Amino acid sequence: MKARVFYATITGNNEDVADVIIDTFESEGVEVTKEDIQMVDPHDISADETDIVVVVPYTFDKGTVPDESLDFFEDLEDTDLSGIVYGVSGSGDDFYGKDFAVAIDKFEAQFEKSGATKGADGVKVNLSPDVEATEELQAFTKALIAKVNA
Ligand SMILES: Cc1cc2nc3c(=O)[nH]c(=O)nc-3n(C[C@H](O)[C@H](O)[C@H](O)COP(=O)(O)O)c2cc1C
Repeated sequence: MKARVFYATITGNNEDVADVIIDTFESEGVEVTKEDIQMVDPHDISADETDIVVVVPYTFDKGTVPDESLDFFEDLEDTDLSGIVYGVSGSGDDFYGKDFAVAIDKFEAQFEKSGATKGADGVKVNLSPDVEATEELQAFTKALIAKVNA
């Protein structure tokens, strides 16, 4: 099984989230790559080579997705990712109330347009993952694997 984790970060919290997910894939025996989302073109994702894709975005001003993920985000609309399981989890700041980590919701809606299969509900982490959030991220990752095996 092969997974690709695409992340965006400014201050490191979402790299911490990505690392929890990657560690979990590795401990479950899944081959995984960690990639800067800015460097990834969704059209290059092939269901022959990839079982799972995970996006880990921060949320910016008034609930927007990261600038460096915009090309990826927009390209999802005209990319066929059927046969691939996806998940989106990431860190925001609950200080922002209704806009807390909404980049996750926006990416999930965008992935639905690509025909990919949602493997688990996204985990919204407040700032850097604590023990509880780490456990939620581990469960999220295991659910993605279970979806592929289903
Ligand atoms: C100008 C600015 C606007 C932000 N807007 C939001 C927001 O609307 N919603 C949210 O959940 N977090 C918001 N944040 C908080 C970041 O998403 C949060 O600190 C996150 O953990 C940063 O991730 P990173 O360390 O990977 O860069 C904002 C932060 C800044 C500096």
